[in-house]
Amino acid sequence: VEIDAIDALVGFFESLSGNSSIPIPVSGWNLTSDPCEAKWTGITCHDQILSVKSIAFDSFNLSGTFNPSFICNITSLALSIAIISIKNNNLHGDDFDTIANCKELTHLYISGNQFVGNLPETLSQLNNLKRLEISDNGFSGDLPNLPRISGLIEILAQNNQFSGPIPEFDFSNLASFNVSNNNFSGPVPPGGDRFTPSSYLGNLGLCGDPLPNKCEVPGPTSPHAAQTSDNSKKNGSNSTEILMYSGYALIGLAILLLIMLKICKKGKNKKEELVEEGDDDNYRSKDENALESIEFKSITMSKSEVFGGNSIESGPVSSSLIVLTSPEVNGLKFEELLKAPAELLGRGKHGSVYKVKCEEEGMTLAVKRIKDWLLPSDEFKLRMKRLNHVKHPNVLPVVAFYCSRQEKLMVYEYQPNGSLFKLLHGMPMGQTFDWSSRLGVASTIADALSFMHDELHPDNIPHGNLKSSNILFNNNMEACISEYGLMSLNNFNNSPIPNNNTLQLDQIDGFRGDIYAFGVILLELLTGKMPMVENNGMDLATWVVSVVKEEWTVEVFDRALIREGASEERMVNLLQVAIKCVDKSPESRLSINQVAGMINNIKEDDERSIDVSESPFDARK
Ligand SMILES: Nc1ncnc2c1ncn2[C@@H]1O[C@H](COP(=O)(O)OP(=O)(O)OP(=O)(O)O)[C@@H](O)[C@H]1O
Repeated sequence: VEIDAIDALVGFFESLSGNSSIPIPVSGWNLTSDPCEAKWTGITCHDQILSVKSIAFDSFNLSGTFNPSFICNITSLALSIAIISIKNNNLHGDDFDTIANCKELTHLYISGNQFVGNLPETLSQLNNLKRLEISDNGFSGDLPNLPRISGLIEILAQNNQFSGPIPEFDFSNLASFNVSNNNFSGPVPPGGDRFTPSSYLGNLGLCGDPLPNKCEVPGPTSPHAAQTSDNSKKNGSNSTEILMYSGYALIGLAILLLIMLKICKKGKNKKEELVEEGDDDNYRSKDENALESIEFKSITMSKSEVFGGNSIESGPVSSSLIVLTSPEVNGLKFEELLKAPAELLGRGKHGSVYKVKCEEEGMTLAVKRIKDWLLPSDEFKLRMKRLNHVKHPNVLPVVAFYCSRQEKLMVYEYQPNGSLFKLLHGMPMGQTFDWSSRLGVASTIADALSFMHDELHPDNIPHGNLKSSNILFNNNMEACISEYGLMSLNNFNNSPIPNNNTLQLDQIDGFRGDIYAFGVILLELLTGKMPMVENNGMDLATWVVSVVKEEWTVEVFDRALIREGASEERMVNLLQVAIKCVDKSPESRLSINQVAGMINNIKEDDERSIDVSESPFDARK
């Protein structure tokens, strides 16, 4: 590390520690040693180039001033520091303008200090910022224009004095968001209802979903309010519809309980079979009547009223819930499930997912509630039946499903290790997802998809909604495809494929659509960027293709991979596969078998050249 940088770091630290009389246990931080070689307390360096990567002094009882100009005005530091974390101290400071020079910052954690005043507008120039934690301070005024930072995945700004409107974030890209206990006012921006009310509570002037208080009908002079009115018209949030949606919510809850009961009961059977097998027509007509009576009664019905004294064992006429029994659901008890709260895991474009934990059996389920499904119930049931017969260890099976005109519910085993999306875009500070693990995920998913395409091509069932949030890690940290076959593209109104296309064309497009989606996943693995993040106004695939055309190939790779020393040749090989998958013309895309073969070759090359005994996820601090 250069001498002027060392000088600046020492000045920065002296400013942080102020006149603290409390001895701070640190080593280094003097002009006579190198921060990387002498491993100064709180400093982490980039492995190969030995430059400062992170400065972390959480809970060090520091009571001086945070003055970023010390470090951000020194070019070598500004170009290497990715993480600043000084949470839970007693630091002051109200002049952060120069933070904008630290352009490589990905994580800025300054929560739990004594900061006051406005956040500078220059903060929004930190184009690489992923996580911003500024909660529990005394910040006031408007939030800067943070939505212009396309890669932001976390904003924690609760317990401050911020005021004005909440900026219009692209909430679909945010994994965490909290602005509770401030003085924000006006409507929660569109998409903000992706988060629960706890992200917004404690702001007296805030209104609209997900908060219980609706926004008032606007006066003609208020453009912001007029927009709210438009939105509320668009979203249909008049009082009748609110009542209607509340009704749906109650019905949904009743059905969720119903599903859980059926799984518990059915779990006692050891056989692996479809309950509905045998007398399908009889089953359907009686069941749907039974279900309708459930749906149109109120949630206050007792358990016995819901099931009419029938247990699942008494035959398929008890309800139209279909349990695909498997060893995993044996031994489940309904009482346990009833006690277990259903926690909302997330809301996607096509529905919501709930987590339900059965403590006694150590079993946790994920229930997906699908909305806007245009596939007729009969076809849906046939599809489930077909999917149940195609098993691959890296494709999550459906444990049970429920289907009526109004509702489609799918039950999966809960996967505890998160999704590929979270691993790539929401990793805790200091953790990396190394090259060989990324290549492993790519090859596992390609093999599993190739198997499913081979098996299900005659039935015209592609995945239909492949994306990194639908790649989940199981207990063994193996990647698994989730939601296979639930959402063929032509089942939705917003399908890019016109519904009047010939079956053949749909079939081609559905499977070729999966290839495109898989190409995007490869690009996420290679670039570390989110698929929908705009890069100079382009989606990920368009951006990568444009950069590669300009022969700046190396520019697209995740800097973590470059720093790790991953083979550029193999990254370029994988990039070429990805680019062939995202070709705009479906006919020019590779088949999944070709893709899987090419990825496996790259993986074999890679394995020959490295020590494969290393752990899959390398946590470096
Ligand atoms: N079986 C499961 N175990 C654990 N987490 C799950 C499971 N299924 C889904 N999830 C997680 O629940 C969240 C919501 O899932 P959901 O499928 O609704 O969202 P999405 O994939 O973003 O959108 P959509 O599929 O509706 O387009 C995601 O973070 C997803 O990773």
